[in-house]
Parts: sequence; C-alpha cells; structure tokens
Amino acid sequence: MISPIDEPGTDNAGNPYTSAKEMWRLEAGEGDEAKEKQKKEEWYRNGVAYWENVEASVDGVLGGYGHVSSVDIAESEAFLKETYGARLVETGDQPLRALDCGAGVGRISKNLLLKHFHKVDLLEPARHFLDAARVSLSAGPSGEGAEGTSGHRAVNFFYQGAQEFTPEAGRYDVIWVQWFIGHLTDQDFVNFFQRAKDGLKPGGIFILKENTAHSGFVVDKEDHSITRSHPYFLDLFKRAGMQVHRTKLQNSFPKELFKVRMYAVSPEGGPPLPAPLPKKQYSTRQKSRANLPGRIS
Ligand SMILES: C[S@@+](CC[C@H](N)C(=O)[O-])C[C@H]1O[C@@H](n2cnc3c(N)ncnc32)[C@H](O)[C@@H]1O
Repeated sequence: MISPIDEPGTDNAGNPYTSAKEMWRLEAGEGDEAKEKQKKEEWYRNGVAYWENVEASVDGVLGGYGHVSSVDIAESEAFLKETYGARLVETGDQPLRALDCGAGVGRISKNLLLKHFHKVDLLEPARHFLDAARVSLSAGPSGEGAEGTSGHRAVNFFYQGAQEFTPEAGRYDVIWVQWFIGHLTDQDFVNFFQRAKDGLKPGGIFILKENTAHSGFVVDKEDHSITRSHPYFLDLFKRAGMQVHRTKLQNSFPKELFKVRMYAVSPEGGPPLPAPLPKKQYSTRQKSRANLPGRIS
C-alpha cells in the first residue's frame, strides 16, 4: 500500500504536487541543507503573519464561519464526555487541567474547556489573539488570576508557536489541538506530540480536531497550512508513537467545508481510556454552565 507521504496532493488553486515529500521540499526547504532553516522559518513566519492580519474575533479565527462555533463546541463536548467522561467527574482532590493549543481568541477555552477543567492554559503565537483571549477570559494583565465564579480559571497565556513549545511535565489531563496543526510540518507535528506527551498526567489524552482532505493533502498558500487526509493523520500519529483510541466525524457543518474529524490519542502503551458516563450522570454540567461566560453565537 502507498504511504500517505508518497500520495500526490494539490495547493488550494489546484496546482499539483507529486508527493508530500516534494511539497515539504518546495514549501519548507526540507532535505535542502542550504535552504532548510531559512525556508522553514519563512513557512512559520508567513503562517503567523496571515493570522496577525485577521480580526481578533470568533468570526475572524473561523474564517467568516463564526456561526458554526456553537455546533462545533457541542459536538466537541459530546466527544470529550464520551471519551473522558469518568475522569471529568472523578477528580478527587486533583484539579483538572487542560491546554488549548493554537488557541486563537480563546473560543474553545471559554465555551468548552473552562466548563470542565479547573485550570486552563492557552498557547497562541498571534499576539493580538492572545490579548483578546486574555480579555475574554477576564485575566489580569499578567494572565494570572482569571478566576471565574465557578473557581475554574485561565492561568497561563503562552505566546509561542507549537513547534517551539514544551509543556511542564505531567501538568495536563487533556491537551486540545484544534484547527492549527496544519501549520506544522510533518516532522514538527511528530516532534510536537513527542514533546507534549510528557506534559500529560498519567492517563491524560490529546484531543485533535481538524479539517481532513478527501485524499493526499491540500496546501493553503494563503495561510501557509496543510490539510491532511485521515490516513495521513494516522500515519503521523504512528510515527509520533501515539495510539488512536477513538475518532469521529463532525456531523453538522456546512457542506462546502472540509470534513472535520476528531481524534482521541495518547502515548502508545498507556492506560485505556476512562469509561464514558451516561449523560444524566454529568451532575457538574448545570453548575458549571451557570457560572461560565455565555456561549458566543
Ligand atoms: C483557524 S484558527 C483556530 C483557533 C482556535 N483553535 C479555534 O478553533 O477557535 C488557527 C490558529 O492557529 C494559530 N497558529 C498559527 N500558526 C501556529 C503555530 N505554529 N503554532 C500554534 N498555533 C498556530 C493561529 O494564530 C490561529 O490562532
């Protein structure tokens, strides 16, 4: 069977690449010793520069599709509960912590993560998005002390690209990776998961939610990102030493968008996922909802 990296792809104007390997050589200088460092820096700089010119709002980070935010959050929440249910309610004395990577203006932290996790950290390389997230999540100027009435709060606001980030060891129950991993080259995707897995508590998981190409890949020359196919994701998870526990397609999105898929992954050889809970057992839901800022939409 042909490896996903050898499959052909296109850019968003339909121009072909013979393989992902060729694409990464052209776009990020991979395999070309003389140009690799400079081209790779350019790839990341151009990606962030695109977002720096986008309005710091939910509509901005969703490319004008701000109206899909609530249905996105609803299906993410169902996936989180089905995947991680028991751990969300049986915390003992331990605070639940999540990391929101490529967090944009804090849309997911505000509407989902802060409902279920006592402490949420955000990682985002576009400064004005991170500033907007700080305001939206009511943090002080240093990012500390964003205390909601439920006691759940945004704690750290990391101004960094994921290709450079290393989390504090053993800090997180869940690392949320949504709609940004296309900015990372394949090698940095693998390196990111290999570094970030040390940031998970024992039994912690990553949830990745991303656009998927029908086959191969599609490069967006405007925002300098790549949309990968489902087999391409599976291949990268394998290379990163990750096992995929569950995967599910997002249902209710406009037809013209890429198919969006959710993955629950954790380091190979780790413990099985906690049991899902029947919906009626989520007794924290009402309490948390009442204490958190309203949903945007
Ligand atoms: C489509 S927006 C999604 C934002 C957020 N995840 C959400 O769903 O609301 C893409 C985000 O990825 C961020 N981003 C771009 N390059 C990145 C990188 N190298 N590492 C981490 N995040 C990056 C952008 O600044 C932007 O906030």
